[in-house]
Amino acid sequence: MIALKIQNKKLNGEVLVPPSKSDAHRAIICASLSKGKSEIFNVDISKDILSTIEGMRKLGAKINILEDNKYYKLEIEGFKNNNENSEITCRESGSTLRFLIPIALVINNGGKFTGEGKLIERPLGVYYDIFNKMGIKFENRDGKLPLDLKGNLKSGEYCLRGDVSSQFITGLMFALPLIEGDSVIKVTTELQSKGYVNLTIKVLKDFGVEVINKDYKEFIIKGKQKYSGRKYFVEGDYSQSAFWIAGGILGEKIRMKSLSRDSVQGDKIIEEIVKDMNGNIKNIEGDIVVEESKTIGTTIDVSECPDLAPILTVLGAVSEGTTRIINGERLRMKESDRLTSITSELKKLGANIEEGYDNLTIKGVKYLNGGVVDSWNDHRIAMALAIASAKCKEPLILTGWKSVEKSYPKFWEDYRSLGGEAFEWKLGKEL
Ligand SMILES: O=C(O)C1=C[C@@H](OP(=O)(O)O)[C@@H](O)[C@H](O)C1
Ligand SMILES: C=C(OP(=O)(O)O)C(=O)O
Repeated sequence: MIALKIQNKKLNGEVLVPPSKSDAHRAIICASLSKGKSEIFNVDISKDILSTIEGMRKLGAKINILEDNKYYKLEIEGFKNNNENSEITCRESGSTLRFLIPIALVINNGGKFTGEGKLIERPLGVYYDIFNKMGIKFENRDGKLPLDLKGNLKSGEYCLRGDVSSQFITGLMFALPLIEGDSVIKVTTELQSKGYVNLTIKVLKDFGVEVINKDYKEFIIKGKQKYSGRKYFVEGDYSQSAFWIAGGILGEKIRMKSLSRDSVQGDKIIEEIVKDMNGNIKNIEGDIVVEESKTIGTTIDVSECPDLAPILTVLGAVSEGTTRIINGERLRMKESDRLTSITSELKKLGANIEEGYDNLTIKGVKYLNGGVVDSWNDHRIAMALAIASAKCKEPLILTGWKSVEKSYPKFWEDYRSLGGEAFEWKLGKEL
């Protein structure tokens, strides 16, 4: 098996943070639902984004992908083609699946949704409850993908849990404005991942669609609204910046470009968390600059920022004292069970982590060892382990490193540009 050998080197330099995956999913969908033409600038063609592009094409949008410096520009015309072939391949993208299901029920009377890897079994029950109430027919394989859907979404009252995934709420927010009557989404439990819902409402507004937020308990959505095409620039990704922020803390110095200072992305909280941990993080002329720091443990509630948990666990593992990751139950429903996967791999490197039902207790150590670790086919675990290598005494051998293509295909290129050394390695050779 070919793995990646990562030398235990400190990172240093400047990096252009990749475009936000969450912002791009939303802009592509809104542009595809618009009557006019749109141009979406600064898009990375990760596997997840490609799934949304292909899905929206199947639902009738015309989308051209053009190279534009390091990333891509998309030209989108909404509702251009006939949507005869309605099988939508989501690969491993939870966002694509949960965002496109309600849209397909509005513009295509349903369709077939397929997926790969962990996505096949990631929860969809919140939608199934709605389908049962609305008489929408659905068939799946023992609760797993593929999913066949037939029916129409109607306006009205939608009651759903807010503690499984915010992606169900986002999906409904794209579709409900398109139908005849008015609707209201009622959240029956405390909404988690609010930042992602804020981002949805912001992008909808940018494309001319209004959703009224009543304190995250109810969202009021008028029917028969129109999306208007526009030029849109995708902002830098705060979730991905977290890897370079940690890379700077465990390395020498990293300067990050292209992050919007007034972003509504929930993962912007990474700056506050790192400050709390005594990390040397500054904002210089709109860039984030992070320097090597001795961090201290703290308690981090990840219910609003689940994607930060793997890299924060790495930081905790080498910080002084105890770090607690709390309210992380939903981490078990991502590309891997992230509480178990990150604990298992960091423990192989000598970290001191105790896994609870919805939390991790991490007692910091000075250094980690090297050795063989696996990504569990999870991009965020692969990237977190790469960053951890700076604190390893020996090189790290990582299997499943290609999983980064899900969200950040240029991750290894950026890693090397910051002085990181990573090269293919036949497993079984001496370290
Ligand atoms: O809406 C989005 O873009 C996302 C929402 C989050 O999921 P949950 O709402 O399930 O936490 C996050 O984990 C995912 O990576 C992207
Ligand atoms: C969980 C993630 O994405 P999604 O839910 O869209 O698969 C992620 O990017 O970490």
